[in-house]
Amino acid sequence: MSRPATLRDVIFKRLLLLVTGGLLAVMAAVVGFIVLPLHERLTASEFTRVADLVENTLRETVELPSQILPSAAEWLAGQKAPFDDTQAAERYFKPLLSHVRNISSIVIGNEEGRGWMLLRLPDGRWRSRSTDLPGTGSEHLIVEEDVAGNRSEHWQTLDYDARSRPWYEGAVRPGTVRYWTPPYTFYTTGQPGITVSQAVSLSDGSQGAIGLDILLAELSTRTREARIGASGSTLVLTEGELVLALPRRPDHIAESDWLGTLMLPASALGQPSINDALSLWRQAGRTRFSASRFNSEGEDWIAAMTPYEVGEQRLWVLTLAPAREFEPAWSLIGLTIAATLGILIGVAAVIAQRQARTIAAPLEMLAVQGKRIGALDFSRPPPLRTRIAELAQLSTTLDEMRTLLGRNQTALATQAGQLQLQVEELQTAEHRIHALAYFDPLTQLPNRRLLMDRLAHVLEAGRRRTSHCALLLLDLDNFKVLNDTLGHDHGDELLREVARRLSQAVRSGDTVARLGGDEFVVILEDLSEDHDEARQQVGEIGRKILQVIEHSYQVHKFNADISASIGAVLFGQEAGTAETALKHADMAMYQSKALGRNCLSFFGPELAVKLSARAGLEADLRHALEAGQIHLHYQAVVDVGGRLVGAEALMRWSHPERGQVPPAEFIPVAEESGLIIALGTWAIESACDQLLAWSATYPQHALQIAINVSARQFHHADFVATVTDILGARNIPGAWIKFELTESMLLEDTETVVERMQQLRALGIGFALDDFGTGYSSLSYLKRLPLTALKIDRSFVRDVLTDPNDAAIARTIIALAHTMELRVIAEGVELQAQFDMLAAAGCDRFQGYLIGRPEPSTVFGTRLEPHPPAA
Ligand SMILES: Nc1nc2c(ncn2[C@@H]2O[C@@H]3COP(=O)(O)O[C@H]4[C@@H](O)[C@H](n5cnc6c(=O)[nH]c(N)nc65)O[C@@H]4COP(=O)(O)O[C@H]3[C@H]2O)c(=O)[nH]1
Repeated sequence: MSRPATLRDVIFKRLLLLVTGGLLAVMAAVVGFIVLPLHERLTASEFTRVADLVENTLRETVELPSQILPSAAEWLAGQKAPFDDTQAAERYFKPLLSHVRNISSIVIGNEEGRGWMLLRLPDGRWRSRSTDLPGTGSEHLIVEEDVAGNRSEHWQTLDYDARSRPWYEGAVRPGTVRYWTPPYTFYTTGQPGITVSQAVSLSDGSQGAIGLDILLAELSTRTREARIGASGSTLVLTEGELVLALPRRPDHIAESDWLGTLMLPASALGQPSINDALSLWRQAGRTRFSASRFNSEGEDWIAAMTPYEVGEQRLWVLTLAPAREFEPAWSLIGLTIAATLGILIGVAAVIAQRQARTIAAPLEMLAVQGKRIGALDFSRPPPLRTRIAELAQLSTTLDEMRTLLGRNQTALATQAGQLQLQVEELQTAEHRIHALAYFDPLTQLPNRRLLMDRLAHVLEAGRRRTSHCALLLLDLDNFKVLNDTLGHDHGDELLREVARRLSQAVRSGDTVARLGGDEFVVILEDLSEDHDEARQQVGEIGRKILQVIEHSYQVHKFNADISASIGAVLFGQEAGTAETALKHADMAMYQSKALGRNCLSFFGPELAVKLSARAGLEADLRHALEAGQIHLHYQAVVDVGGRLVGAEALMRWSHPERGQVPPAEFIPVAEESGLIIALGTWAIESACDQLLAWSATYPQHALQIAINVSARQFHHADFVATVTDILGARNIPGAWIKFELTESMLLEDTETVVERMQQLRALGIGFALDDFGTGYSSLSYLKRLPLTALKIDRSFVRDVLTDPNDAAIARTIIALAHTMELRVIAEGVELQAQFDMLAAAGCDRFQGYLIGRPEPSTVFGTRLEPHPPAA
């Protein structure tokens, strides 16, 4: 790409172009409107000058005779005998003819045929002729006088009568003051001339006329000498186109021949240009024309035709010359114009240069300033001096911009610093987030997310390897009890120690992660290619882990003992997904728990069978609710006096093929699959609907129905809202229902649990802690929960009569509950003795086969009849 031109160059070039264009236009105008017309006019004036010259000569020639004529006529009129006393006439006229050279002769005549003529010959001799037609007839007396004054007379027979001469006839014509004859060849001299005459009343009473013969030979002298152009010429013609004054003689024509053309038609001159000029004149209607162009024999000519009036006669002055002799001197004009243009353009260039500098300099300065601003140089430059308002404005704007940008730059620098700090903070935060996202903050071990990631990676890599890998899932036994007993801080310390020991127990390449709570995972890689050997390796490592974990812990001066249950999954190339692996490990871990804890169980075919059975159950359960296979049974609850005070709603699944599926089987499946949310909601709705129906039918019974709520259901975010909506939709008081919660579900996220319970308590809903005594809840923890009742687990009730321990536990629970102002319900009461014993211990409510089995609502409804069967 070519570099853009500088402003200075652009202005200079444009100004120069403009001025040059202007100058050229001016020059063209000067040539077109001034030089050419001027030249035309000059040409025309040249022709006019020559015509004027000829006219002046003509005027000079005829003027004096025309002035002399009246006095000569007057003199003649005063003569007594004008024709007899020729001496007197000679005396009078000789000086006149001598002095006025172009008057060659004087003629007088009268009506009687008498006449007299005096002629001055070119050689200086005189001749007179007296005519007396009445007296001497055609005999005329001729008197000759030579230069010496010697006179001689003789008579000459001539056919001459003055009265028939044109000058006489014209003069005596009535009304004529003065008469000019047409030009003619003088009879006496043979030269062309013209006679001016006038009538005279003679003293003898006769009428006569006097004429002066004017020689026009002089005129030719003038016309032949006249110069027009280099080879132009002029001539005088009569109206009848006879040559009166000759043009310049061409060299090839002899003088005598040339003179011989006088008074001949102009064509006799043999000049085509003259002939063509006359044709032009004729075509123009024989009128005057000034310098006009015409073509003759292929050459351009210019001609002018000017009339000259001599009395009645009109003479024509023709002036002509080759046009080329009047062409403007183009080379000179061109040279002059070029020189002038050159000088003017030179001057314009200098001015344009200056103007370009004047205009561009401030802009260049501004451009430099702009560039400096662009380079973040905000130092103040020297002030810009310009008389151009816009530039001054631009400079001011630039100053303001510079100040503003300078300020912004400073602000930006500060902000950049702050931004840098923020970036660093963000990076730190990002690292922290990353650490939080992928690492467990308590133990610094990889968390669930990172574990799943690594596990997926290990499983993927395992497909390309022949060696085995294993996944070990550890769950600490009794950790919740320890945590509650020791306090959370110590619990955390315990977990950190477990993590440390675990990390030490395996190779550095193996992964140890914390899944959450008291669950840890170990991934073992590069185990033996042989399945049994690998299984053995896992067994050994598992035992080692169990040993290191079992080793007692010193926590805050206390010795704590802890064990773990481990579920192991061994996989080779056929490994499934990370989720499946973890699920299998979890199942194996529960197997270990079931086997009495502190041991390791492998996920094997028998567990896989269980798993598939469970999957089948889950699939059926998914459709059970809409298929109407789920319903509630109600188990009666009585007070110490045996009065029906409530019931527990227990879910039942009647499967068309499986038959009655026990809740202990399908409830855990529902919990794991999330189906418990829908089932649980349905149970609350169904129980409420039933309560509504019973309260309408049996208003005398104020029953409270206990509804089981699973952990997952209770922890669901919408639980409180759902319950509120169910009660609200049926306008049922919260006190009509009671939720049964298990100890384990209350251990997670205590804050939320308490808050949620309080919200439901505010609606009047009661809370019973189910299976009390089987868990490991600390009393301090229980105190925080807004419970309304404790349920003594069936296992204690069963042996309450036979096992003093269980009896003691039952009594303690009752005492404890009463201390906490909680109601106590004994479940699983099958024998009257159990009832009695518990009643004696202060138990408030009783539930069990002794009172009644869980029954369909219709059956249970009979208990509400006015005479219910005795409990
Ligand atoms: N041997 C014996 N057993 C007695 C006696 N009296 C009552 N039972 C049984 O004891 C269980 C009491 O329910 P649970 O402890 O809440 O234990 C319940 C409860 O945890 C759960 N469950 C039942 N229905 C629901 C429900 O609607 N929602 C939830 N989340 N869980 C439910 O399933 C568990 C088992 O329920 P069921 O099989 O109906 O078993 C019931 C009941 O039939 C007795 O005198 N002797």
